[in-house]
Amino acid sequence: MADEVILLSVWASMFGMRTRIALEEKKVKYDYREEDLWNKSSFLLEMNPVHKKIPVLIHNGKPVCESLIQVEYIDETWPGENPLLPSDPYQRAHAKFWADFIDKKVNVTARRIWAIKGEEKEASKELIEIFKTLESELGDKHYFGGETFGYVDIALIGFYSWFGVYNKFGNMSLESECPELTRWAKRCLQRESVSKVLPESEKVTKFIFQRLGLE
Ligand SMILES: N[C@@H](CCC(=O)N[C@@H](CSO)C(=O)NCC(=O)O)C(=O)O
Repeated sequence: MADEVILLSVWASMFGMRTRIALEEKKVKYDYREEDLWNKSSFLLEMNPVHKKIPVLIHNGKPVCESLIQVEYIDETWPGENPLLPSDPYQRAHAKFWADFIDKKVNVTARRIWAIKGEEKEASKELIEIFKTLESELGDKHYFGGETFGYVDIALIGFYSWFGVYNKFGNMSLESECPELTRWAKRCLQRESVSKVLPESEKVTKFIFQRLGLE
């Protein structure tokens, strides 16, 4: 029987983008279903009763929750094309460290720029520092894992589509503050798996302005 793969997500979610990019990298056919987080479907609530969040990957009826876990699951389940995680245990641990750093630091800080009034300035400074830490980890490598696009790149790249939001609310230019990271993001966007999934920055910005009643 052919695999049934369903992905519940939201087009603007940097977490959902991770799973979509991984599926595209592996050339896995999947049924994409857009969720409305202000009116969650019963299917989402059934498939992710603990967190009630997207993305949720449902493979032959079995839900896999949490985007980084989904990326690893996809890598293990469809091992043929484009390995996403290193096979060497130490390199694997190193990749997971940086994906964990991204999960612990980036969204929680970036969100404060646009979602919490009065925190824009402080949070913007902190986000730039976080991105500079990632720039030094990247160094002169093409991708975080070296020559091949992989797990840490997938963990981070979705946030690039939100740079417009962070710049607007933080009154800054992340592209100028973090030129190496910007060059890396544009390199990732040359991959079809990324260009097919990442929304235009302007579309995300318009979406947030509408959600916040600013236009
Ligand atoms: N650690 C998780 C985060 C998912 C998440 O925050 N999803 C958000 C939308 S994206 O910001 C979500 O589903 N929010 C709905 C809610 O909080 O009720 C992951 O990596 O999958």
